[in-house]
Amino acid sequence: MTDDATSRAKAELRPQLLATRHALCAARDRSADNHAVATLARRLVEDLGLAAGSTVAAYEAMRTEPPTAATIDALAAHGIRVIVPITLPDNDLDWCVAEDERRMPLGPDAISTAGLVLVPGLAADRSGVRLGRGGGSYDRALARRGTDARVLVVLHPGELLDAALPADDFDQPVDGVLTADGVTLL
Ligand SMILES: Nc1nc2c(c(=O)[nH]1)N(C=O)[C@@H](CNc1ccc(C(=O)N[C@@H](CCC(=O)O)C(=O)O)cc1)CN2
Ligand SMILES: Nc1ncnc2c1ncn2[C@@H]1O[C@H](COP(=O)(O)OP(=O)(O)OP(=O)(O)O)[C@@H](O)[C@H]1O
Repeated sequence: MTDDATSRAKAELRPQLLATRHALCAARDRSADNHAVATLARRLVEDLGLAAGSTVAAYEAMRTEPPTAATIDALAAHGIRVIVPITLPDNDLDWCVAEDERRMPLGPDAISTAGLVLVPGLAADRSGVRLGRGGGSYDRALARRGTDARVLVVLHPGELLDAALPADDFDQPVDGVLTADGVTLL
């Protein structure tokens, strides 16, 4: 059940976090971040023992999100099958292979094959609560992940908050945060 006070608190926070993100983003070197995130993601994949042929779920970053293009390219170059979301009309997520120009939908359950799931978000707190854009897309998609999947939210440095974020029962916690500055497991 969605608690009204919690969803109001989330709705109030989103524009504040987006404003902070715009300011943070303007001060970042996007090209350097693109490569730093890719290097960290590759190391993570190695540490998790995900060999060529393994699947990683990622996403194509929007303008003010930390860049993920180099990550997708680097993982694909190492033989990882990178899948990215296709948003369905009800905000649930289907998936396609990032390199597939035809974007053939693999079905919402494709996330269950991923050993690592990189998710977008506006912020996370130290207990792994993540605040997204409010569609509940990843709450639904992450419920279908495999039991061994590691879930990391990709954020700008400074978006891992010490203050607790509001959380609903259906919120899927993340295992850690990946920023251009490093990986923090929670
Ligand atoms: N890159 C990315 N892909 C994603 C998500 C996400 O958060 N980031 N989603 C997570 O659930 C789903 C799509 N949900 C979305 C919900 C809202 C907006 C949105 O408000 N977009 C702004 C542009 C903001 C910007 O450029 O930073 C807009 O359209 O005005 C976009 C996607 C699946 N794919
Ligand atoms: N398992 C689910 N099935 C259907 N709807 C869900 C489910 N989980 C969450 N929702 C709906 O999604 C909406 C938004 O949830 P929430 O505010 O937590 O989004 P978010 O995690 O910030 O966004 P996103 O996951 O898209 O980045 C809520 O109205 C909630 O009812």
